Amino acid sequence: MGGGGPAGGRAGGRGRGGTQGAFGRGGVGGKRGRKSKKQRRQEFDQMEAPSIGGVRVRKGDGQTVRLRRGASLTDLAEKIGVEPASLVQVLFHLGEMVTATQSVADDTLEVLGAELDYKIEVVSPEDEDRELLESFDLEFGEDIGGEEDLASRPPVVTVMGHVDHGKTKLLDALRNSNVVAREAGGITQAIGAYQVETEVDGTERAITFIDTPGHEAFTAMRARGAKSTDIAVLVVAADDGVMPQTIEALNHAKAADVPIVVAVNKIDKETADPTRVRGQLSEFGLVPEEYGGDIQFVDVSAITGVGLQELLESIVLTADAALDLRANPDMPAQGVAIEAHLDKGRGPVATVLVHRGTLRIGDSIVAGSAHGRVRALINDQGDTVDEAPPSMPVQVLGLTSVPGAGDNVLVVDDDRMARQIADKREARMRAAQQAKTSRRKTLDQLFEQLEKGETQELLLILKGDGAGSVEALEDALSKIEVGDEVSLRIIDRGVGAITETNVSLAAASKAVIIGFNVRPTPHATQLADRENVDIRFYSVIYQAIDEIEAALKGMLKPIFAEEVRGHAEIREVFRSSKFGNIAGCMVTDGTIRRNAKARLLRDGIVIADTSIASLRREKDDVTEVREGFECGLTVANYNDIKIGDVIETYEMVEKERS
Ligand SMILES: Nc1nc2c(ncn2[C@@H]2O[C@H](COP(=O)(O)OP(=O)(O)OP(=O)(O)O)[C@@H](O)[C@H]2O)c(=O)[nH]1
Repeated sequence: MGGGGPAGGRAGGRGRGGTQGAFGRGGVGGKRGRKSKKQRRQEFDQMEAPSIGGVRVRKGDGQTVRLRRGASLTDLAEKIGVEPASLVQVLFHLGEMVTATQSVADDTLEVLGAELDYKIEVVSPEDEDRELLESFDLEFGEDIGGEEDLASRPPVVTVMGHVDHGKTKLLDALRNSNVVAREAGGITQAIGAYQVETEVDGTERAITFIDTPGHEAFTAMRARGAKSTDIAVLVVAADDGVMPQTIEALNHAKAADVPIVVAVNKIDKETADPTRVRGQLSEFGLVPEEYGGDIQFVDVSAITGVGLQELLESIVLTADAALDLRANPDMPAQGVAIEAHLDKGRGPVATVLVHRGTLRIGDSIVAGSAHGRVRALINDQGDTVDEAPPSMPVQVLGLTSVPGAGDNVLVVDDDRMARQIADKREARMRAAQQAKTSRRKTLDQLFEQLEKGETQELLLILKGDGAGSVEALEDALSKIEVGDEVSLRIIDRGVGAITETNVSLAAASKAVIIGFNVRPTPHATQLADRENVDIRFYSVIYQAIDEIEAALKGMLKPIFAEEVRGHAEIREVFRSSKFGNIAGCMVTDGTIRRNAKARLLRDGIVIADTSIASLRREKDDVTEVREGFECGLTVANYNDIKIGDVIETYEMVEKERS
């Protein structure tokens, strides 16, 4: 490694404050040699300049140039030894306006390359990682080995569903129903995943549950190419029926092409209507077997335990019918880190789900950009074990740092190799991060240009509550079709609360911020007010799509928009047998009214969309509490409130929109 460094660092180093270093050190592509500036200028003068709007740029002769996905014109310029500014101009004449440091779409790079007689090869992070492993003679992939090496393995199940429909309770109930586990006498540990054994048709069968409720983990892993779920259990509360997140979970599972088993939960409740759930889901293509479809619906109660055995059976049957779950147990282990943290006493601890091979104590492993040697393996019972076969989750001790959730885990030849791979990944991550931050600063320049050019473009910044929802939203937005005059571009995206940085970017770029199940921080709200930044909130993808499509088509009708009325911070939580959890609050701004629509925010993420069910000052029921006063309140249909949560009330008001 290393040879091309100095030359790379110098090209195009005029003015732009040295952002090139990030990509400068990669030896990939671009064999430019070490020519002096003078030599290059001479060559340039002799060269034919492309007749694109009169911009003179040195042409290639069909060489291949490899660029990381999301590369900028500066990156390309550096590889081919030209000034970034000239590429900006060429691209301008090809009808695209971007700045030198902005990330450019794959196909734009390709078109530009073709114009300049280079063959551009865009390398995705996944490809890059594959190549890295290949350079060590490693391969991370599906069931490596011949047919004869494969042995059957338990299905891996993720439980998904709408907030409060009982995912956590159900997972707990399933874990406790596991007689085998209890007889073994171990204390069941929360390690992020566990195995349950059940008897189906006289044989003992194991099922692995990933114990991270919510589809974020699921989708985060999928986004990183780690297929860790074989079957999705969709939990729907029988009293509540299908809700927005039910549909989202369903779409996530469908997108991942994972078979679904529906658990109709809470059937112990008087108001339970499992038939309605079946009807509702049929409309979304999940037709129950009893209606002639191919989806197993099981009525369960996580509280009474009814139906749990049937649910386990349905999972096994679905796995047997739809999937060929086999893996080679006799190879160096591969898997994925589903959870990882730093333990005070034990150091980095990662829960690894073994996909194939067998993980053993003493193995040298690399997990994302962490590495180490397996010092101890702990199973879901809290017992130390010597090895973990396919589909078995284990806690791994011995890593030198904490890997990310979704990182792939591989056993390699020795510690040295593990460290080398980890170091390379680390360097790559740093480079990508650096490139991202340096790019952000110059976006405002781009938008000035855009304004002058009067481009009809709607720019968006997406923030969501999970990588999955952001991805889904982006995906859906990219499919909106509107004529040629207007277009839509997503200039930034991310997970978590809307921050000041998001708002400043939106202000600089005249972009609209889309918050999907997330809220702005108080500072971000202030800044947005000051800078007149439009932030729109959605909790249903289709609504977001409809509105943005309407905006693009310029047919925005007056619609109901929400207006925030006030915020209250939960300072204390009182438990009451009659009312459930009561929030002791301080109204921090505006007013809180009884029956108002309300959102429960935790770290800026919308945990529940509900309403104020009751409101008290001292001992009296009141209709309204103003800023600066304390109150006690309960929210409808949501009990899991915590100190520090913020309650935001709002109203839907009819608005004229331009
Ligand atoms: N009656 C009844 N209540 C249930 C059942 N399952 C869950 N609940 C209750 O429903 C509420 C929500 O259950 P959770 O397991 O926390 O739901 P969840 O889907 O994990 O919720 P989030 O983690 O907040 O998304 C709790 O108060 C549970 O006690 C059930 O089968 N019957």
